Amino acid sequence: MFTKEQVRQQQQQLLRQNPQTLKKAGQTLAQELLADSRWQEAQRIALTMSQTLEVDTRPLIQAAWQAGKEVFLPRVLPHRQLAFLPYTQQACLEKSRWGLWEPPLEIDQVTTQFDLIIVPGIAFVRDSHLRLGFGGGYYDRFLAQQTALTMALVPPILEFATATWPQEEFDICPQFLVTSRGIEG
Ligand SMILES: Nc1nc2c(c(=O)[nH]1)N(C=O)[C@@H](CNc1ccc(C(=O)N[C@@H](CCC(=O)O)C(=O)O)cc1)CN2
Ligand SMILES: Nc1ncnc2c1ncn2[C@@H]1O[C@H](COP(=O)(O)OP(=O)(O)OP(=O)(O)O)[C@@H](O)[C@H]1O
Repeated sequence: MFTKEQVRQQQQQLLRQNPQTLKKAGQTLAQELLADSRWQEAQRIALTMSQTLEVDTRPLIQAAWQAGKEVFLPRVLPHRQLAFLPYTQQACLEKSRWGLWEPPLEIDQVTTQFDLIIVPGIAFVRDSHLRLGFGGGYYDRFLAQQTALTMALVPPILEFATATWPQEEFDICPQFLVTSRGIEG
């Protein structure tokens, strides 16, 4: 067993060494998700604006806009909370102090009702769907209050057959993993 922090560092190093692997596999997974009925039926979709060493979410955002869906992106708040705000084709994002692109905070626009949540992560376990994020517990806190469908895009480089880090009681696992084998529930 490793600590969560050790696995995060291992994964970050692996991703830095293989940036192309993530990109290519990510494109295939995005296409797979776009063809899925759960995506097609979702009207309100919460996801993230991807960073360099993450699966590219921009094709998903573009496709959602084109299909007339509503897109929501998170903004980091104090106390490790996330606020999800609408992201439209005309909107501008702001660069946060952690280098993430986030929508401006307009309190009356904060949304908590979604049909589908695409969860980010740096490692996922095939059998249990256990997820390791960037560390902060933002998504564990947010998902604890959500009933929407949760999915994650999991290229082979992010996938573990079994967990090499301890599962904690607050860890919330995405319901579906989009993998190169298909979408696994
Ligand atoms: N693209 C993308 N956006 C995302 C996430 C993500 O994983 N990917 N998040 C997924 O959760 C949330 C942001 N996650 C974050 C996770 C850690 C830190 C962080 O550790 N920041 C400081 C330490 C802060 C502190 O100690 O108080 C640091 O890195 O030094 C910041 C944001 C929301 N937006
Ligand atoms: N529902 C919760 N309520 C309060 N604290 C929580 C909750 N979920 C997680 N935490 C706290 O958040 C911290 C970070 O959790 P963890 O290392 O699992 O983050 P992560 O899932 O990798 O990150 P993220 O969700 O931001 O991508 C833990 O120390 C934990 O105590």
